[in-house]
Amino acid sequence: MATEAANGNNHVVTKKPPTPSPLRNSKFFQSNMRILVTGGAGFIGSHLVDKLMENEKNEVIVADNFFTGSKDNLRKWIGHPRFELIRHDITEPLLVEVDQIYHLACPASPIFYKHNPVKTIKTNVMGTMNMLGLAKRVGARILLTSTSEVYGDPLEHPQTEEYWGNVNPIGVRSCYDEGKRVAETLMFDYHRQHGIEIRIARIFNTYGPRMNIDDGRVVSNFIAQALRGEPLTVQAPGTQTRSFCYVSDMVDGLIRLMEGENTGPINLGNPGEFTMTELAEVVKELIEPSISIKIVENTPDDPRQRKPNIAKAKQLLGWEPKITLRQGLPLMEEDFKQRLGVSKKA
Ligand SMILES: NC(=O)c1ccc[n+]([C@@H]2O[C@H](COP(=O)([O-])OP(=O)(O)OC[C@H]3O[C@@H](n4cnc5c(N)ncnc54)[C@H](O)[C@@H]3O)[C@@H](O)[C@H]2O)c1
Ligand SMILES: O=c1ccn([C@@H]2O[C@H](COP(=O)(O)OP(=O)(O)O[C@H]3OC[C@@H](O)[C@H](O)[C@H]3O)[C@@H](O)[C@H]2O)c(=O)[nH]1
Repeated sequence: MATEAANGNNHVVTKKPPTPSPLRNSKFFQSNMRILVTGGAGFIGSHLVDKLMENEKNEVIVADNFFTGSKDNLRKWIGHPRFELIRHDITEPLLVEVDQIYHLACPASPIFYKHNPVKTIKTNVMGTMNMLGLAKRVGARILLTSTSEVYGDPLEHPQTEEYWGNVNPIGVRSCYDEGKRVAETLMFDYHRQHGIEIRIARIFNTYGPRMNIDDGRVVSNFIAQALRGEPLTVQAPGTQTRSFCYVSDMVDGLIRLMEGENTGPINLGNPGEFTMTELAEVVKELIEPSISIKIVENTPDDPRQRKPNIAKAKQLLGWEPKITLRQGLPLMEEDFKQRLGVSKKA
């Protein structure tokens, strides 16, 4: 099968995968698709696992080192005959026979990815090489969850996939944004050199139930603060913008990308754009009108604006987000209330 690289016309012939175990063709074999999800114990990964497990012909294997993820996110699947959970750090090689790899493993919240930057870049570079090595060995299709952070502090707005970005190579965010940029390069080099079937999603800020309560990202911070009766901490100047996508929309986009014919990179995100002050106002209005908003110091290299152009996702995947911020925030609020032990609204 021939596929077309995203930024050129070079056709790459994908090699035939090695012959699977003869048992895979036995009439007693129950699963059509064996899927590895790295980082499957995390926020997006665990929602993706839920969706993949709905298909009775899928077998799902999660590999996670539990740095920011948790077994709790997968508790309904532990012990299920079509599900396996492996404690594994992807900076080490992994040998499993699978047909598809959703490669998500990487801390995503700035406070966590900056906590141990050398480990973050190892996860992005060595981890992605290990997963590409696995894909090559077993002939699996691999999808990388890249990020809007590859656009850095963008000078083009909204961001299209053709924009090459404005990234500080030596800043405190570089372990993540440059790490993901190298991960994308590795994906395309393995595709061109070895014929691996690749998919790249550039994910814009995604939120929803199961985010860590102390994750540090803005939506989870504001909801937890509102429920705890603390001021909402808007980092200065508050005019910086983000676009927020609800997690079920994101999972739908990731599966469409994996199942479709395009390598990407493809932006997946909700084009609705909000300043952080506007976001705080919406959280205040929907969750706790009596709460105050406090301007606090920002961190270095914080991108000033971010909004996806999703024309490609619409055209190539037939995908666009369905859930608005005002619809998604209350769904997340209910989950946070349960976990914080705050009583439900009357
Ligand atoms: N949520 C977003 O807004 C967003 C935006 C852009 C890109 N992404 C990407 O999507 C993916 C998932 O993000 P998330 O929001 O679910 O984050 P998350 O932190 O909840 O999940 C990441 C998972 O990866 C695991 N992990 C981290 N390092 C690992 C390693 N070395 N070996 C094995 N497992 C490891 C963590 O334990 C966790 O379960 C990440 O690749 C992230 O870069 C997320
Ligand atoms: O309490 C807070 C936290 C954050 N912020 C602001 O909110 C904005 C968003 O910050 P977040 O920490 O949620 O996330 P960022 O947009 O910086 O990065 C995010 O988007 C791309 C993904 O790849 C990353 O994984 C994700 O964390 C920033 O401008 C930040 O300054 C606040 O105003 N208050």
